[in-house]
Amino acid sequence: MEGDLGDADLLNRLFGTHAIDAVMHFAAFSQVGESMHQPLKYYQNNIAATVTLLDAMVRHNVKHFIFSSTAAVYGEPESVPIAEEHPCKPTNPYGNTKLAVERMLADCDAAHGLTYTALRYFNAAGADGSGEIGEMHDPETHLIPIVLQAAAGQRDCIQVFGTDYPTTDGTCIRDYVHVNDLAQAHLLALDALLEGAGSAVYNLGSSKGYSVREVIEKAEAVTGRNIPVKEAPRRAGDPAILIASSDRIKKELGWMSVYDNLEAIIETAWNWHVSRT
Ligand SMILES: O=c1ccn([C@@H]2O[C@H](COP(=O)(O)OP(=O)(O)O[C@H]3O[C@H](CO)[C@H](O)[C@H](O)[C@H]3O)[C@@H](O)[C@H]2O)c(=O)[nH]1
Repeated sequence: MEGDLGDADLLNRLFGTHAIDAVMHFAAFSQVGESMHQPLKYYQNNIAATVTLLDAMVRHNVKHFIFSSTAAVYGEPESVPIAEEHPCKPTNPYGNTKLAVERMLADCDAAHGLTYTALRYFNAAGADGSGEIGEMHDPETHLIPIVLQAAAGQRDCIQVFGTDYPTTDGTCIRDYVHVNDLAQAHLLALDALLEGAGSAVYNLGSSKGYSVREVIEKAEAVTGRNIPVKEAPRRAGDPAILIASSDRIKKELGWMSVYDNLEAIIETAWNWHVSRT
């Protein structure tokens, strides 16, 4: 379900006239930097609108919910890889709003028996192999699309936000997971809920970390283009390192990532990018 979740009348009509077993929730603002400057936009969309959605679900007896959560719920990790038991201390409004919804879901389960799966995405990336679905935001703020725009000559350079982090090369490390692997996890989660599994929280990542500089190097190798870099100050709200342990979802739902290296992920994104220009 996408779009404006704040429309209670629309939701009531939808749930009232269809037999709906479960809702997959993708609608969210998800830009860490933006959330630091416009927190209320995030609280309005990610929390207030989700209250409206859950309220309609409870009133119409829709019993299952799959939630797009985020690695941003953890904040700066105490250790990596991060397992689901790791304390949640978000460092930005985006993570705060997603964690609030996870807690709201736990309360709705206890009170109304609404079972849910919260999928904590690490860095979603790549494009579908068909070349028809890819990543594009307006304005674009995510690393891989911006790097590819720079490779394609649509930007002068890529700005590297922070070169003094306590990492091997001073830039932030992230765990990139292909969008099709994320989609597969949703289907597994849906099957499990429909078969009666209880509520669960799962990380979704590749368990491999790449620095911003490594992403740029790999993009240069995949595209065969030079990518100009400009060093810039840190972006507020960014943890230094986020790497997932996805052992729980592998063990409990049999999830596997098909795209298990960053070159393959960037290649799908580049093919999509080229096909659109
Ligand atoms: O022009 C840019 C853009 C990004 N970065 C850096 O690249 C890394 C990745 O940044 P993205 O904006 O691509 O992704 P985030 O890590 O901020 O956010 C992603 O991971 C989050 C978890 O922390 C959420 O899941 C969120 O939805 C998802 O986009 C960060 O260190 C960021 O500072 C740059 O150096 N230059």
